[in-house]
Amino acid sequence: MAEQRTEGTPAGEGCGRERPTEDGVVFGLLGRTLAHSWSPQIHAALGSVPYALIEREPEEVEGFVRHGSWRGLNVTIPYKRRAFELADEHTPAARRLGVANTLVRLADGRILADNTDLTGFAWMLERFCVRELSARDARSALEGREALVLGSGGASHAVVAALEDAGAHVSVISRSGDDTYETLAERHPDAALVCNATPVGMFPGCPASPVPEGDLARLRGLAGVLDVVYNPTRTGICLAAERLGVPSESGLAMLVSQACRSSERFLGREVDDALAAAVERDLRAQTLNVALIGMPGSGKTTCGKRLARLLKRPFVDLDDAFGLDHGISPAACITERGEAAFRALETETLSRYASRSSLVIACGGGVVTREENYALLRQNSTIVALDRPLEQLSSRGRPLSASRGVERLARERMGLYRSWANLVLACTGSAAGDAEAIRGALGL
Ligand SMILES: Nc1ncnc2c1ncn2[C@@H]1O[C@H](COP(=O)(O)OP(=O)(O)O)[C@@H](O)[C@H]1O
Ligand SMILES: O=C(O)C1=C[C@@H](OP(=O)(O)O)[C@@H](O)[C@H](O)C1
Ligand SMILES: [Mg+2]
Repeated sequence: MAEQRTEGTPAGEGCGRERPTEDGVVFGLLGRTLAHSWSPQIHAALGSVPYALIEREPEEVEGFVRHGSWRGLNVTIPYKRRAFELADEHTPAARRLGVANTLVRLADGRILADNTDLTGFAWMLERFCVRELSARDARSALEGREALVLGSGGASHAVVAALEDAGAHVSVISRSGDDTYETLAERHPDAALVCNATPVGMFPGCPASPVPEGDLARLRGLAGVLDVVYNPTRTGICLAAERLGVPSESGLAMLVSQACRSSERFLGREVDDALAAAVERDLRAQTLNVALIGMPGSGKTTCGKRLARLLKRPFVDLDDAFGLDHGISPAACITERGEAAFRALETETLSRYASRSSLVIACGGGVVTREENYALLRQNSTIVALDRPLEQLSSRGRPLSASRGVERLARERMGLYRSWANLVLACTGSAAGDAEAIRGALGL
């Protein structure tokens, strides 16, 4: 069927194949696949609402940007360049990078493009230098020092620009070209800061790191590690930095900060630092899992169910998940195949669930017996150890408690439970009381 054109409509506009007016969209995020975006939550807290997720195919972008009813848009991959091109005016940040993550409809109908990824990263960098490096500001921490930026894609340009503004000597590390990951440690032993601007380590591919820990360890002057990836809360490279005693931060602050700067453009008012900090704190609290560890029979499963109900979160019992994943219960697996075989499979199950967000997770009592399980939990969970008097622990259906004895297990493990935990809860005597106490202590 031939396309009908309304009288007076310029060619190519308002044609039948385009979505018509997009009525109802006021603010939103434009991209291709957006299911996992956290921007709606952030903008709800900032007041830039209603805020929609707007998934469009490449051929639909121009029509939507030019003729949609929107007042303000965030833009993500793969449309940041296109957004820049479709705008009539550009802020200095957008012009400098040639890509836009923010579009604003001006009063006269023209479109302004901004890049708040640059200002967002600059804000996170500034705060990191003050808080973690005890510097007056980013410039006093970085001027004349070497900073490495991993990756040469879209996010990399914003990171490089912010670091150059702070006076750092920036080298971009990429898979091809002169400066590769293979030669990083050899060529840049004095780098003070490493910033990941690749998607390596992003959920669900976590906790991978773009740089092996051994190479980070060879950077003699390394003072900090930053990541633009914000999910999980502690990415693989941040966990590696943590093990080396180097301060690190993943990209949640940048995500929130770029949203604040966009919201300011959308609504024509300032978002103060206190609101930005509150939004970041709430988002972190909502998205981190709560993982319960402790002796077998200490009440992880029982208390976890209660806590999940209290917090209105999904509950995962890793022993049950183990059964579903591997078709055998933990107890039967230990008895029939031995503990080592069980532990390997347990780590597989743990890694699938612990990378997710906003769960209450009850671990098996032996999760602390494998060092690698710590990073899996730490990446996106607040770890809570239940401390219940040994004489109250049940050994029923628990082959290790029965064969080795609870006292010996406690001697082997209590130190680990305590050192892995962000919070050690002396059990109150009831699972409901324990759940309430955890909620209170974590401020959830
Ligand atoms: N806070 C508590 N006070 C008293 N008994 C409890 C408490 N939490 C759990 N229980 C009981 O202790 C036993 C072990 O609890 P469970 O949740 O299976 O422990 P875990 O998952 O740590 O092995 C169960 O019989 C349960 O009913
Ligand atoms: O302590 C352990 O080594 C174990 C504890 C069990 O979980 P609970 O702590 O929930 O009993 C279960 O994972 C398995 O039998 C091994
Ligand atoms: Mg249990």
